[in-house]
Amino acid sequence: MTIKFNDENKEVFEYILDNIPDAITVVDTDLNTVFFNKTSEEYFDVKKEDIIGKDLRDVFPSSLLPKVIESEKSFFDIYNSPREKTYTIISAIPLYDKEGNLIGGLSRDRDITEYVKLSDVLSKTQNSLAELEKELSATVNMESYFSNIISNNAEFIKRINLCKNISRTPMNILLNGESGTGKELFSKAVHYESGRKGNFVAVNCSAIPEELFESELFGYEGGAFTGANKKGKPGKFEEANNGTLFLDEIGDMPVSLQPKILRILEDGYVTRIGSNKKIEIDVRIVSATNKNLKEAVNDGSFRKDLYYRLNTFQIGLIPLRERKEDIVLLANKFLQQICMENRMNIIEIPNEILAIFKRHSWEGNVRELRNIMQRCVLLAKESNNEKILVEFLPDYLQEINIEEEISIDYDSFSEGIEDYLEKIEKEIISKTLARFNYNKKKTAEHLRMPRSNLYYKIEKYGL
Ligand SMILES: Nc1ncnc2c1ncn2[C@@H]1O[C@H](COP(=O)(O)OP(=O)(O)OP(=O)(O)O)[C@@H](O)[C@H]1O
Repeated sequence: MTIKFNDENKEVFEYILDNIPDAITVVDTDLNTVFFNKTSEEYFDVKKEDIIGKDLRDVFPSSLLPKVIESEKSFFDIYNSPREKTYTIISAIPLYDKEGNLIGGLSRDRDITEYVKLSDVLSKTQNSLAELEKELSATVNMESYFSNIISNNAEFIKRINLCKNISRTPMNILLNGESGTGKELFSKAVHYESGRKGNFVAVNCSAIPEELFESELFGYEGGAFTGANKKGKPGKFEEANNGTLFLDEIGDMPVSLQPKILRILEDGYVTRIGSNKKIEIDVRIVSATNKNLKEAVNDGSFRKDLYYRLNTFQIGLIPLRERKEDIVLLANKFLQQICMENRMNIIEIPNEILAIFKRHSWEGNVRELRNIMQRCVLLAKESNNEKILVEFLPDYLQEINIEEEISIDYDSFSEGIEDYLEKIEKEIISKTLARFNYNKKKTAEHLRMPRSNLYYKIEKYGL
């Protein structure tokens, strides 16, 4: 059977297909190549005129299309490396005419070279980081990992201690909490407290393209990707053998992969893509989510059996706004750390800034607080000033109105309204002066009063 393009449509079709970023190849039932787009020419380094009308197998002996024609089956997302250092994912489908007769096959290759390269760089960096952490753990008392997690909140302290106590058991732990509440910090503390000899390996499930999940987690054998990485690559499960695998954003794990993860956990071995060899593994899983996984189980986007397997023990990390006593504690800890790193000596955080911090809702939790402290110290360094000023804060924090905090005691108006208003005025001017580091121009502008009036009030109130 042959496929013929209608002459009128041919140019339009060719134009469209030449301008999509995927490589498209079409064959007829005799495996003669009837279409080969521009992207295919670039991917495979084969000119259209050298392949059109020819048997596809002469140019691509291991193409999927002969299988498609023979079996009339579709194939989706198969890994391929058409030439060195180039990786693609192929899907191939049979083509039928209106009567349902097979007329040929179409294959589509999508370039994932950049993903593969990036994921290689990422895993190399993660490996060096794990090595550094290992070296560090040999010299530093690993108790310090849990002592890195500080809090003044009674309920949170209880949870930190609970987590420390179950670290030494083989139980899988599910950490639940908003972004920046310390899920990764807890998972590392669990690993180092557990005394497990292997590596701590972190995987962010929301950052891996779905097509790469299997090769990332299970690894691949040399043959699965001919080309650059001839030796193949171990997956994260293997890297974490005898250690801890931290599955961050577990709620974003593709549903299709969930049964495979469950099987590995139940059977205790993993098989690399392109291999039949079973590799025994002993991995403790700490997973984390900021979603309600129970709801995901109910709506079918997360498998119940995997949920119960991962959730042997669940710990909820409390958002910063619900443990306000930790704001000042953590802000001071970060001030010390960041000052040390930058050889600065900032002794304190002004009260106005702490008042702003206490009023803020900290959607980004502890990470947001750390970033703000970093910004303040760096701006202080830049201005050659060992003081943190309100103007160093981002606008959204500067806009928080702390003046409202002045509390009016309506029961004790003994002094009369005029005196009372003066007291309030004095307090507002004094706080605003401190906020702008006693810069009178900025204070007058902020309070929208003439500068001469501000001088007069400063004099009057002895500020
Ligand atoms: N209680 C704490 N004491 C000291 N530092 C903390 C605490 N909680 C979090 N941090 C610090 O806050 C930052 C964010 O923490 P981490 O990356 O563990 O959060 P996360 O919940 O994993 O965030 P995400 O969900 O966005 O990945 C890190 O620098 C961490 O060291």
